[in-house]
Amino acid sequence: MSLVEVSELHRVFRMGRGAEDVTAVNRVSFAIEPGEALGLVGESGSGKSTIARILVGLEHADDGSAVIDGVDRLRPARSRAERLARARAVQMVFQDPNGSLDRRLTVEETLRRAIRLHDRGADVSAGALAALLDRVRLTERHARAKPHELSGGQRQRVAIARALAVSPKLVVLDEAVSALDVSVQAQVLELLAEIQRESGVSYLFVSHDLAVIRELCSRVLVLFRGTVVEQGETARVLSAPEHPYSRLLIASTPGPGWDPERVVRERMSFTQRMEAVAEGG
Ligand SMILES: Nc1ncnc2c1ncn2[C@@H]1O[C@H](COP(=O)(O)OP(=O)(O)OP(=O)(O)O)[C@@H](O)[C@H]1O
Repeated sequence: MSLVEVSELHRVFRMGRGAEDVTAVNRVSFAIEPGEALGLVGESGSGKSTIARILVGLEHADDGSAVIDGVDRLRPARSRAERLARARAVQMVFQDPNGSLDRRLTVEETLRRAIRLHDRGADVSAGALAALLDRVRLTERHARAKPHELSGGQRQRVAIARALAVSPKLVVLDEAVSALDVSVQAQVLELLAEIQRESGVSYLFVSHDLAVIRELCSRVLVLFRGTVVEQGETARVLSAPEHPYSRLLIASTPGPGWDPERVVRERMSFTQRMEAVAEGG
């Protein structure tokens, strides 16, 4: 059985006051196997974050199903214990660790709190914390620091350590390296790959950036306006994309022979075609 089974997931934001409703997630289905990293790619507004937020319970769905490790995540949790068990199974890392880390706490206190929240009797000895920090290549010096005393890459490592602290089955990473500069991005991606090899954790890796997805994810799902237009092995999607939107995303990624003007022209013609299809033309 897959670790994650999402089927026909659907979410519409009702805008009210005569404004058009937004179908953020349109009948989306996918699976993630244990130890697999699935990439979710699409441009801004394509519904990536909404899917991620539904899986971790920060957003509800209107229809469909999402089963993670045998638990129906769309059914409300019945107790605090059940809520905590769900949070333990699926952890999330956000784009901005400034917003998600408590600025008053040292790294050590942040990690200790995360562990104790889920298991009051857990081992939070200095040795256990050092081992956790070591997994994200941070040291005792970092343990005593507060978030503002760390670099962006170090803060993101703390957020990853906090997610790993409770031994989740799935980590949902929402644009987790997007705010980092390219060399730091590469280090954090390498770290995530290493953690995955060692622990067998699964990732749902949300990014607008195909180059980043290629580094970490064996499979990718391409989203356009809430709809999955293509999914498959990352290498295949990148080398032989089947859908025009996937081709456009690939063409939009800077690289050798990249022609921004051509991308703008193709995007305009693609958007016009998709709108004609949506309107039944
Ligand atoms: N709480 C909300 N209320 C109304 N509309 C929303 C809400 N959250 C998201 N949307 C809309 O749903 C669509 C999908 O948004 P979502 O944030 O999931 O996309 P995304 O691909 O993650 O984009 P980004 O990368 O910019 O975060 C967008 O049109 C967005 O405006």
